[in-house]
Amino acid sequence: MNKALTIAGSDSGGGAGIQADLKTFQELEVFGMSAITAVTAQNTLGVHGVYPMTPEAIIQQIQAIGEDIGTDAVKTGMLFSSDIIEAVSEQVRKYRWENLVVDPVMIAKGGASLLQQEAIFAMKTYLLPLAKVITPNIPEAEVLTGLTIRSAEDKKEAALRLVELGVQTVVIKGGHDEDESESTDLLYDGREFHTFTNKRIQTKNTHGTGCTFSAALTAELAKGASVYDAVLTAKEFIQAAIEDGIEVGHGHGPTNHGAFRKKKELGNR
Ligand SMILES: Nc1ncnc2c1ncn2[C@@H]1O[C@H](COP(=O)(O)OP(=O)(O)O)[C@@H](O)[C@H]1O
Ligand SMILES: Cc1ncc(COP(=O)(O)OP(=O)(O)O)c(N)n1
Repeated sequence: MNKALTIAGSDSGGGAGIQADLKTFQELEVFGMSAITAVTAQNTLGVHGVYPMTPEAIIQQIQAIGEDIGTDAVKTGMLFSSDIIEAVSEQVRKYRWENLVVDPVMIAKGGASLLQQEAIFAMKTYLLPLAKVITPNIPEAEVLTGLTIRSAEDKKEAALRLVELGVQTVVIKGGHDEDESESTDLLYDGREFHTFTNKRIQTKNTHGTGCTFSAALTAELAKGASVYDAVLTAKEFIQAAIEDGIEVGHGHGPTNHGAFRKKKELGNR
């Protein structure tokens, strides 16, 4: 069985972070492992508390996996501080983990900060150059590039700038763009642009979409897919998960991580 490691924060509400990543890995038949960077007290209404782990605790979790089990792909999510980013980057380099997906998580849907402002330098300097793929949403791509992104052309310019930071492939996710009928993600690998467009689903249950999309991409890379094919599957996975979103809590409910598998099973009957 192929293996994937997520290095991310815990979401007590179960829709994003480590919980979303492990559910997604399992659904895509990849053995999931985790190194927890922070514990959040979180539900569908927002983030109520953030408790970062020490860099030592994170390093020990990563080493426990690196020294024994190994992994076919790695995903990073919430990293919170520059100390944590530096520690994680060093471990990724040490184990020569090349299938690295960096989801540069900064702000949760409710507005809570999941990355300190001063950590953006460390993210750009130490972590992004190690990434095979980075998956910023539009506000994250704006912070990383200093650009304002409104149009498809702006997205392309941002992708060009991100590749200049040493990243191999950029996928700018379109959940936050202004198009009310479609959600388009842009892939740029330093040579070609590709777009992935799906119908925009009108729902409030979108908590954890970014984590889930990046986790599906990571799981597919762990199984040996090309980046292009991994994004295709991740897009199908997130579309099914949002379509079948779960109505729990009083705010933004989670997506349904089991929906892609159920849809495939129905299709095979
Ligand atoms: N309402 C929606 N309908 C269809 N796809 C969506 C919707 N919202 C987000 N997506 C897709 O979900 C993935 C995550 O995107 P996004 O919401 O931008 O990430 P994040 O959660 O990091 O802000 C992308 O593939 C995006 O196109
Ligand atoms: C612990 C933790 N990590 C990441 C996020 C952000 O998740 P995302 O998929 O971007 O979804 P929203 O929070 O924006 O709905 C998180 N919330 N918690």
